[in-house]
Amino acid sequence: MSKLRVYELAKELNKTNKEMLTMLKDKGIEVASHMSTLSDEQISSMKKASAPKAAEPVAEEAPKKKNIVQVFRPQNTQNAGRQRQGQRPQGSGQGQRPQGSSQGQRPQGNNQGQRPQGSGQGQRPQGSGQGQRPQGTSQGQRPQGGYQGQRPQGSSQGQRPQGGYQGQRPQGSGQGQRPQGGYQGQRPQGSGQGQRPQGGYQGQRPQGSGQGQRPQGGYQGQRPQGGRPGDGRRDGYQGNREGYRNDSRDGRRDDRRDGGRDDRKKTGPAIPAPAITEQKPSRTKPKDAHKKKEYKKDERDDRGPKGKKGKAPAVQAKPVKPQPKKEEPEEKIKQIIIPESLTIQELADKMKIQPSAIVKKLFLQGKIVTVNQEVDYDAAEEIAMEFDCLCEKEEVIDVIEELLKEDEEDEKKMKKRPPVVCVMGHVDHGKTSLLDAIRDTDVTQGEAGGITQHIGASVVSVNGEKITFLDTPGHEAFTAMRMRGANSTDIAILVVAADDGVMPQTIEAINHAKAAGIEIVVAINKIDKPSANIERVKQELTEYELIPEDWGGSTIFVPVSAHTKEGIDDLMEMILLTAEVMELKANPIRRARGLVIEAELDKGKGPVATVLVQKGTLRIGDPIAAGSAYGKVRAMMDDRGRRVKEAGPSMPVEILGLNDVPNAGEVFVACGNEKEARSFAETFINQGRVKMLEETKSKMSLDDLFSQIQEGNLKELGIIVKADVQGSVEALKQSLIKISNEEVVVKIIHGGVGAINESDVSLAAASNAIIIGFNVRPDATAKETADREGVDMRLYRVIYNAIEDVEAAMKGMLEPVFEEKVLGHAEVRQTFKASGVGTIAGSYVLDGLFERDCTVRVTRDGVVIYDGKLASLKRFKDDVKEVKAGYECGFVFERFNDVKEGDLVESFKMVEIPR
Ligand SMILES: Nc1nc2c(ncn2[C@@H]2O[C@H](COP(=O)(O)OP(=O)(O)OP(=O)(O)O)[C@@H](O)[C@H]2O)c(=O)[nH]1
Repeated sequence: MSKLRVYELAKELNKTNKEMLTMLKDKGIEVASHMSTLSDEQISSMKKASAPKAAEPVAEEAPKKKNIVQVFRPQNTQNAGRQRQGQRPQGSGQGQRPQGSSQGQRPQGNNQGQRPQGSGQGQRPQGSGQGQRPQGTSQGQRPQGGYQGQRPQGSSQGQRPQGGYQGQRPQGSGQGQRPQGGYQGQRPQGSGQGQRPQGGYQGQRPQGSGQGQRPQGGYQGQRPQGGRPGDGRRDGYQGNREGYRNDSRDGRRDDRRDGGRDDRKKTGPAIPAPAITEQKPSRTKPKDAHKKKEYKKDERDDRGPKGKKGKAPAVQAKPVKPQPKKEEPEEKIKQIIIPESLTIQELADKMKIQPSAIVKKLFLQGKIVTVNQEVDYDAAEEIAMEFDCLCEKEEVIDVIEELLKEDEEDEKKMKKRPPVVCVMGHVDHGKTSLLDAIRDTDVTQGEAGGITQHIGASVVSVNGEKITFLDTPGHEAFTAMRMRGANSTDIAILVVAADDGVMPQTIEAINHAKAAGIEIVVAINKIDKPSANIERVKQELTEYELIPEDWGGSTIFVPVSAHTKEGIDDLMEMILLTAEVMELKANPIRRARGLVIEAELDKGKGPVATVLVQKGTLRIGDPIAAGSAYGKVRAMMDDRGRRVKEAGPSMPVEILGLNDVPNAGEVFVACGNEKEARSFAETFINQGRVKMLEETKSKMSLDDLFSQIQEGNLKELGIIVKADVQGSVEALKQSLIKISNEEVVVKIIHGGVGAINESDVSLAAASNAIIIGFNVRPDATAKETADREGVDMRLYRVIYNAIEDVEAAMKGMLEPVFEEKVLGHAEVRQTFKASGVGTIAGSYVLDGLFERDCTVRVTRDGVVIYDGKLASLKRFKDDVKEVKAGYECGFVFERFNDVKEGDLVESFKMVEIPR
C-alpha cells in the first residue's frame, strides 16, 4: 500500500504541517519531519482524528462528473494539442479513473484512465498517443512487436532500451498484420507506458514486463499526485485558479507556477483525502474505492464551479481561510519538469532558487560544482530532492517518429508478400558463400579483407515463390547496419560453421535478431568438412534458447554446405515454410514506403539508393523522401539491373532521382507531391541537426564530470570519415565511436561519401582532427593542403585496419602509465675526488646491472640521500654502456658529490606499462 508523507496528509486534511506534526505528536506518533512517511494505520488514525466535517460533502456528489478528474492529468498541459486530436479536448477522465477502464472498453484513451497518478503518461504525447490515437495505431501497426508476442524470444523486448529503436520503428512493415502489436515496448512512446506500472498496456504484452523496471516508474509512484494535475487544470480553470488552489493537491502546482507563492490555503474541512486516492491506485478494497469516490467528488466540488467557469455554486470556496503565508514554507513541494541534462543554473531557475544555493549545498556534501556545470537527470533529481522538489523528465518528442507515424491498414487490402531474409553469423562461417550458393552467383571474389562491403539485396525464386535476400555484412564493424538489416528483415538465417561452432559474433547475431523480434533459422554450414560436428552446434545453441525441433524446441536447423550445395533446397523450403506461418502481408495498393538499404553517389548518375519497398508500390515518377534526401523516382532497376517501372512489397530496387545520398537504414516514403517530399526531407535535416547537437553534448554524471575535470584528462580525438558508400561511413563511425574510453573520446566531426576534398582537410586542420578515408583517395588539392597543414590523413581498404590504427593512436594519446623497474644494486667501496668531475664512487655491483642512462637512488642507513641521474658510468677509465653484477665500476652522480663509502646505490628505470 502506498504511504503518505506528513506534508501530504496535512494538505489533504487541510492542516498546516505544524498542526499536523502536533497532532501526530499528540497521538503519540513519532515522526522526524514533514517529509516523514506515515503508515496506513497512522494515516487512518489521523484522518479519523480530523475527519468529521470532511465526510459529509463527500458522500453525495460522487457519481457526477468523472471527466473533471481528468483535468489533473499532466498531459493536458503538455499535450494539450495532441489530446485534442485524440477526441477528448480535456483529456477527459483520463488520469483519474482508477478503475481505469481497460483498454478494451475505451479505445480512445483508456490507457490513461488506467493510470491513477495521472502523471507521466499524459505528458508524453507519444505515450498517450497510443491510447488516444483514434486510429489505434499503437498496437496493430508494429509488426515486430506483435510478432514477438508470439515468439519465445520476444521476451527480449522488454529489456531493450526503447529509445534506441526510435529510428527503426518506421520500418514496421506489414503493419497491422500482427494485431498483438507488442512492439510498443520498443518504441519510445511505448516506454512511457512501461514506466507506469499500472499502464494498461502491460497486460497486453507479456514481454512488457521488463519495462516496469524503469526508474521513473518508481518515482512516479512516490510522487504525490503532484502538480501535474494542476497542469490539466490550467487548461480549464485558469481563471479560477485562486479558488482552485484550495484544493490541496493543486497547491503544489500552483506554487510552481506562481513562483513559490504560498497558495495552500485551507479549504476547510470538506476536503477529504485527494492525495491518498491518487497514491493508492491499486487499492481494490471497497473502503478505498469509497475514498476515491469521495475524493473525486471533492475534486468535482472544487473544480466544478471553476471548471464550468463559475457556473455552479462554489461550495468549497467559502471555507477558505487566508493563511499566514510564512507559516508553512517547509510545506512547499515543488514539481519541475527537467530535460535529460541541464546546467545547475537551469536547474536552479526551474526550482526558482538561487543557483548558489545548489552550489553551496553540494559543496557541503563534498561536491564542487559550478553553475554552468551540466548534470544528468538523475543527478538533477537528487539535487532537487534536497530542495523538496520533485522532478519529472521532460518528454522529448521525436518529430521524425511523428512524421512517420501511420494509420493502421485495412486488413482486406493486405496481400501476401515475399519474406525478407538476411544472413548473419560469425566471420568466415560462410555467409557470403551461402548467399552465393543460394543465388548461384559468386560475390566472394574481389572483396577487400573478406568483409562484405556493400549492402545489396536480391530476389530468389523458389518453387515459384519469391524470397528477398539482403546481404548483411558479417564483421563486427557492421553492427549498426546489421541492426538495420535485422529490422528490415522477417527471417534471419544464422550461419554457424559446423567445424567451428558458436563464436562471439554468432551470439551477437542471435541477440540482434532476438531483440528485433526476427525469426531465426539456423543454417549449420560446412557440413562437407570432415571436422563438421552438427550435434555440437545444436548443443551449443541451446544455451541461447535456440532449441532444435527434434529436441523439443521450435527452432529450425538445416545442415548445409555452401560448397556442395547440400541442404540448400531444404533451407529454402524452411524459409518459405516459416514465412507462411508468419503470414507476411502488405498492402500493395497504396503509396510506397520502405527502407534505404544502401546509397552512394555515382559520378554519372548522381545519388543512387537501393531501397526495399515494404508497403505499397513504388513507381517511376513518384515523388519520394528518404531521410534528408528527396526527389522524384527517375529510374528504377531491380536486383539484376533490369529497368522496372514499379516495385511492390518486399522488392528491392535501385532508384535514381534523389537530390542527395540518404543514409542506409532510413525510411523512404512516397509523397503526394514533390513539395511534400521536400518538406519531409527538411524536417529530417533540421531534426538531424538537433540530434547531432544533443549527441555531441557529453553526458556525464556529476561524479564523473567532476573527477574528469579535476584530473583534467578528458581528451578528444576528432575524426573525419570519408568512404565510398554511405554504409561504410556509418559502419566506420559506429566502430570508431565505440573505441572511446574513459580518457579519450572519439568524436566523428564529419562523415561523408566521396573523395577527400579540400574542405575536409581544412575542417580537420581547424578542429585538429584526423581524416580516415575508406576506399577513397584525396583529390590533388586536398593532398596538397593536408601536407601543408600537417593534417594526418589515412587511407584504408579494410575497415579492420582503420579501427586498429585508431585504437593504437589512441593508446598513444592516453597518459602513459609508468612503473619503476629496479635494475640492480651496488655498494660504494671507495670514493675519489676528480677536479672538474666531482666525486667518483668506486662501487661493486651486487646484483642486476647498471646502465649508462639509468636513474639511481643512493641510500645511507636506509635513508635515500640522492635520487637522480647517473652522470657517468665507467669501468676503469672507460665509459661503458652497462656494468653487470660482480664487476666493479665508477659512478658519478649528476650534481651530487656527497657520496660515501658504504652507501648503497640502486639503479632503476621507469618503464611504460602497456595498456
Ligand atoms: N568446406 C566448406 N567451406 C566453406 C563453406 N562455406 C564457406 N566456406 C569457406 O569458408 C570461408 C569463409 O566463407 P565466406 O563465405 O567468405 O564467409 P563469411 O561468413 O561471408 O565471411 P565474412 O564476410 O568475412 O564475414 C571461405 O574460404 C569459404 O570458401 C562450406 O560449406 N564448406
